[in-house]
Amino acid sequence: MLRSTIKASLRRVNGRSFSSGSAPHRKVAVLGAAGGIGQPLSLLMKLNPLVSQLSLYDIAGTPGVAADVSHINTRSEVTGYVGEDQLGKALEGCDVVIIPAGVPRKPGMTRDDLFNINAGIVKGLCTAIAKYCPHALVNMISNPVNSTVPIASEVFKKAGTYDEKRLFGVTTLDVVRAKTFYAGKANANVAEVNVPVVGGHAGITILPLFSQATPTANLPHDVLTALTKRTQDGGTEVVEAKAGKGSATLSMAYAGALFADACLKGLNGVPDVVECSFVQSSITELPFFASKVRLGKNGVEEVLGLGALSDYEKQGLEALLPELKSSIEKGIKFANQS
Ligand SMILES: NC(=O)C1=CN([C@@H]2O[C@H](COP(=O)(O)OP(=O)(O)OC[C@H]3O[C@@H](n4cnc5c(N)ncnc54)[C@H](O)[C@@H]3O)[C@@H](O)[C@H]2O)C=CC1
Ligand SMILES: O=C([O-])CC(=O)C(=O)O
Repeated sequence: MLRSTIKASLRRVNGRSFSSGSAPHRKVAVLGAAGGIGQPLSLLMKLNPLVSQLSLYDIAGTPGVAADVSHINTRSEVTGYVGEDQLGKALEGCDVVIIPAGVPRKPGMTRDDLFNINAGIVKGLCTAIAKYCPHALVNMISNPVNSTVPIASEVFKKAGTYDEKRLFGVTTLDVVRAKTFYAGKANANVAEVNVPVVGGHAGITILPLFSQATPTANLPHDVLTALTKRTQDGGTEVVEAKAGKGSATLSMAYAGALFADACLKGLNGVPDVVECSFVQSSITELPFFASKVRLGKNGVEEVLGLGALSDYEKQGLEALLPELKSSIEKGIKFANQS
């Protein structure tokens, strides 16, 4: 009795503090919420005042994560779901679904080496999304992103729910890294730095466009090539530093929270929300490509072009197309075979 009174009055307090912003009801699910990315990402989404309901799903461990995160006195109500028979409830009514479910790399592996396990996981989760929340914006983090996004698109097509405006490969970590590394070399305030990163999310398919970086710094060519390589190898740098204990989790949770926040702002009608993401695209000959995307009330509002590229970036673009094409085709083939 006392507990329920306290809970109700807390809800009123929370309701008052957030109603001033009049943020609409938004349900967000994290699939893989008990993992290395999932836990800090769940924390960051709990801190986001645009979220009213936070649904944490995993095949194990979510009751503990949900109980823990739910004690934080912010707007959203948190519920943990565990095991496949609770997946439907976790997804029902979702506006945004973030997917960091799947195995991470160990030293010596490429992202494509994760395909055999993660492709099946993503396929299963997307089948459930098509059934329980077909209109949600899907933020795909699970690797290899260059293949898991095409897998998701095929699953949704088969289910008759595919909307290319609602499917995103999360490449925000590449942008976060490019900004950090550039700021270091350009001696710029990192908070003011912008660098678009296009292409895909693996090795040379990651193409940072430092020629468009702001503030401009006129860095010499050898510095730009080193920055490009470091951005492309950023994931591997973390995998090696963690020495068998996984890949980027904390910086990825930050990047995932940033991208989900941009999606929520777009849904809520905030103008001029632009982020790089791997989406269905016609700006190159490939069906999916990462570039700047304007987000709106239906997800992708506009896929923005590449802008002017330096000769070095043009070469990088030519070099990445065959690898990205084959990763996309591998995903499409998997989804249609199994
Ligand atoms: N897009 C990007 O920039 C990045 C992507 N990643 C990728 O994110 C994925 C997750 O990485 P970590 O969190 O470090 O791995 P992790 O192993 O720590 O966590 C993965 C979680 O997924 C859960 N899981 C497995 N199968 C599931 C299923 N069917 N349904 C729901 N949950 C399931 C596991 O129980 C585990 O809790 C990896 O594939 C990794 O390569 C990692 C960093 C950056
Ligand atoms: O490198 C990995 O395996 C994880 C990842 O995608 C990243 O950190 O960019």
